[in-house]
Amino acid sequence: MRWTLVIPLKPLALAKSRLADTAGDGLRPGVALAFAEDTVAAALASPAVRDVAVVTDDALAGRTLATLGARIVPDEPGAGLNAALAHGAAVVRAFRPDAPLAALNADLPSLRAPELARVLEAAAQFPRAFLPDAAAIGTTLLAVAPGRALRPAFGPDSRARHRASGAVELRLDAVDSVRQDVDTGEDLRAALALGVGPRTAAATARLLIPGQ
Ligand SMILES: Nc1nc2c(ncn2[C@@H]2O[C@H](COP(=O)(O)OP(=O)(O)OP(=O)(O)O)[C@@H](O)[C@H]2O)c(=O)[nH]1
Ligand SMILES: C=C(OP(=O)(O)O)C(=O)O
Repeated sequence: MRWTLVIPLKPLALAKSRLADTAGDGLRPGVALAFAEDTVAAALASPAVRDVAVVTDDALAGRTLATLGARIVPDEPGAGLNAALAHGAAVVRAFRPDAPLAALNADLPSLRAPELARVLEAAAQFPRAFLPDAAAIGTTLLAVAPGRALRPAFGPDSRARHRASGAVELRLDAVDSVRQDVDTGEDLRAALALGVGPRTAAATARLLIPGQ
């Protein structure tokens, strides 16, 4: 079973605002793009992934991620993360009606293709399933079988919302790279400890990371 992923990405100038203490305004857009590039590259390297659609209105990110092989979907609703995901899912379903579909955050710079494949393999056992983030409060991946509605409920405390909505929570060992989203400097330290992709390594090389 090969999956189509929908990856949402805010305009880079607005992205990763909680990293402001670690990466100033001049550097943060480049760091957010590096996270997205490493996320998309690792996703496309996974044998479980057929294709990736990135929902973004950011022109530079769109060009850069298209070069890596992602399909770019404009964020037509312009109404926040869940609206962007629902729109991306509808666009994907129009060209791949029979594909299993998963939403994945763009801020997973440690993502490893084999770990993503294991998560998707586990998700394939259920009509709708999600993976909690490393903090066990949010969500990094929400997956649905062909024909099922995504019903994304990302945002603060999304783990509880996805659970309450009936999605199955995936409890897997050794998939840290799929769970480690980066919102804060502390998250970035944790991601660097796991190992990050080459674009994130370069973009963060000169930052002062808490605890490093
Ligand atoms: N297309 C799109 N993507 C979004 C939107 N809001 C958030 N995202 C993306 O959704 C994912 C999860 O969002 P967050 O982890 O909160 O990332 P963020 O919004 O850049 O971070 P903060 O500015 O610190 O809140 C990231 O990949 C974001 O780029 C939106 O309105 N549209
Ligand atoms: C988007 C999410 O949260 P965060 O902004 O904490 O990454 C989420 O976990 O659903």
